Amino acid sequence: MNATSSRLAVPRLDTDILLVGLGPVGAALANLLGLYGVRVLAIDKATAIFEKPRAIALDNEALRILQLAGVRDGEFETVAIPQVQYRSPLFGPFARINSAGIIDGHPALVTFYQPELERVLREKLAQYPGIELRLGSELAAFVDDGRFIQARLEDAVGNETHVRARYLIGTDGANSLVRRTLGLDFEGRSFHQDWLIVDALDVPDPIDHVEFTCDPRRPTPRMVAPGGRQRWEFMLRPGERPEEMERPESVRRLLAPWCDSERIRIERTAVYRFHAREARRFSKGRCFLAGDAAHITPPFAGQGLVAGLRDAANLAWKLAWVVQGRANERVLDSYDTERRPHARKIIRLALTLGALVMPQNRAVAFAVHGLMSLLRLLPAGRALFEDLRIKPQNTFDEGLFWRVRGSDRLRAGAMLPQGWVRPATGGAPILSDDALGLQWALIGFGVDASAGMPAELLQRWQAAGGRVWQWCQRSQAQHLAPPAQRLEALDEALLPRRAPLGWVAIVRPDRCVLAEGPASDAEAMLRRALELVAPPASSPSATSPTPARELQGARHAA
Ligand SMILES: O=C(O)CCc1cccc(O)c1
Repeated sequence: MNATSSRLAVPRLDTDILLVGLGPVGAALANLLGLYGVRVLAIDKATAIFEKPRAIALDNEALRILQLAGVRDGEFETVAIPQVQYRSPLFGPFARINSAGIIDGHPALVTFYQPELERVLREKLAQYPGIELRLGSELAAFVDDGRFIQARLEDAVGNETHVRARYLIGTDGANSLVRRTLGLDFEGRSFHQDWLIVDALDVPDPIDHVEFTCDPRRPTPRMVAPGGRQRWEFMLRPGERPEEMERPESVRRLLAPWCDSERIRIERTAVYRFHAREARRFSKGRCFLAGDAAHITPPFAGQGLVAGLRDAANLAWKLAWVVQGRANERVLDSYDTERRPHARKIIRLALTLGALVMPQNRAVAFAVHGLMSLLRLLPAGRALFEDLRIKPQNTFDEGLFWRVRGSDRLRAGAMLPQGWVRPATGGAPILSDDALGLQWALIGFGVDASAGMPAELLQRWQAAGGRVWQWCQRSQAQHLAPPAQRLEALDEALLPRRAPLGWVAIVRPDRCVLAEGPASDAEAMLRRALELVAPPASSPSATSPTPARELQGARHAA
């Protein structure tokens, strides 16, 4: 074969999205895109799931995003965490976060086993005809020519594939090749300490929560995890070499003050350094960064993977609507605008908690932990921590939404609370996100938001991927929309306080509230939403979408 014919023989692939990196964020994104009916080529240079200890915590927001991505309750094991405790060798317990309870239909905090979640997410991808996986394939090079991404992939034995994609997503981790190729700085700092992570089984006297022993000589977080596991994280001291410390005898020595370490089984270990960094931008041209490729945080807030899943939910529907010609490309700009400031707040929170967990020396520990102990005596100081008020709300300051002064019940730019509802068509109670399905929603609370609206406007709404819902009080009798549009509230997540009778909201597919106001404003709101999102009528990119599942509400209704 001569050089020309061998070049001709390189296979070529056309896709909507080239997704580079199939860790948990990449796999969640691929599932969301699959649900929306988008064609994705997902590659990962590894052939198998990474089995070393990594992320361990998810919060209610992350669980809700996994719900959106089609992961059902119980498909992977979680352990609800009732509290996070901070202890000082000098002062004893000096702070506590109350993480018990349910928020938006999910436990406020759980631990999980990352390889299990990744397996579940990967298995689900098989159901989407538009998703193709290439494991053992690396991104060798790519260019953004302004209309397409042209990429060259290489497998382990040097076979090449050329790919033309409309967009590229880098979920390729902290060392992201996509980010580096785009020339986007990864700004922030790296810690110089090594941490040894140990997952152990058969631990006598396991704990049922998360506990930080904030000893400046050796800070040690410890927590319960699924499958009967307990995890410890030991900060290594200067001179302690990672390969030595990972040996079973060293691990048992470290564990000796905590349990009968001769009796336990050491399942797995890893040594990491922590980083607090964010990419200068989360997107450039037709390329997007998500997860650790875009931002990386120390684990002290348990928010690393959660932040990546927030990226996935924010980005997936925007790309889907654009590639299917139902939204203007400028919608994609809001990904960076919305996600980057919040990711930064999460990193700051983790750094603040890190200052409690790993004070630099005994004097700093005395001052910081002593101050925290005093703060705890004041109800306001205690509440700040205990009630999770230190956690930044997932509410955007700028982005794809608008706020009207004086009409701030649901807060546009924040997530719509989730509650339990019963579709008026019958069936068992379901979580409201499952009822609303994958589309945009115009929701009238106790009112038919579409009453009196011109048919032409409602048709445009439907064509843009929108539906109309009425969220009713149980047994409400007035102004009822047809049953197929009606949800009966089974709790007070929204009605009557958050969303009073007569209120309307326009909600994006990622459940962010685009706009809200009284029903009298509904028509004006809908027109403005369509202007903001929809492509010009003559859009050349408009294609009819081919959703994997019919994009209808009530997708889990019995
Ligand atoms: O250290 C880790 O890996 C996560 C610790 C954690 C888990 C849950 C909540 C939290 O604030 C920290």
